[in-house]
Amino acid sequence: LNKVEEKELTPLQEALSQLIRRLQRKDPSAFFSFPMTDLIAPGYSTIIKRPMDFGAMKEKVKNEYYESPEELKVDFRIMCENAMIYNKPETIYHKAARKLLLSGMKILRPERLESLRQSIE
Ligand SMILES: COc1ccc(C(=O)NC2CCC2)cc1-c1cc(C(C)=O)n2cccnc12
Repeated sequence: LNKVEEKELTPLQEALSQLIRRLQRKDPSAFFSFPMTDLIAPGYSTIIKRPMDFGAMKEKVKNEYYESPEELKVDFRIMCENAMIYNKPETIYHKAARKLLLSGMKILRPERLESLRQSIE
C-alpha cells in the first residue's frame, strides 16, 4: 500500500491556518470561499486584476508561499476590496465584503500579528 505522505505543518502554517479558520467564520454565506468565475460574475476577470478567495489563501499556506502573517493580511484585504470594487454598494456582496473586512482587521490587528510572529520565531 502506498503510504500517504503525512506532511507536518510548520508553526507558521499552523498559525496561518488558524487565522483563516477564524476569518472564514465571518463569512457564513461562503461568498468568499471559492474563486469568482465570469459565469457567476459577468466581466469579473476584466475588472479584477488580483482575484483572491479563502481557498486560494489555504493553497498558499499549504505551498508555504506566505513568509509572514502580514502577507496573509494583504491577500485578505485584496479579497474584500475586490468585492467592494466589482459589486455595487447596495449589493449583498459589497455589504458582506465591508463587514468581513472590518471584522477581519480586528482579527489581524498589528499587535496580534506581532505577538504571533514572535511566538513562532
Ligand atoms: C463564491 O462566490 C459565491 C458563492 C455563492 C453565492 C451565493 O450563494 N449567492 C446566493 C445568495 C444570493 C444568491 C455567491 C457568491 C458570490 C460571491 C461574490 C463576490 C465575493 O463578489 N459574488 C459576486 C456576484 C455574484 N455572486 C457572488
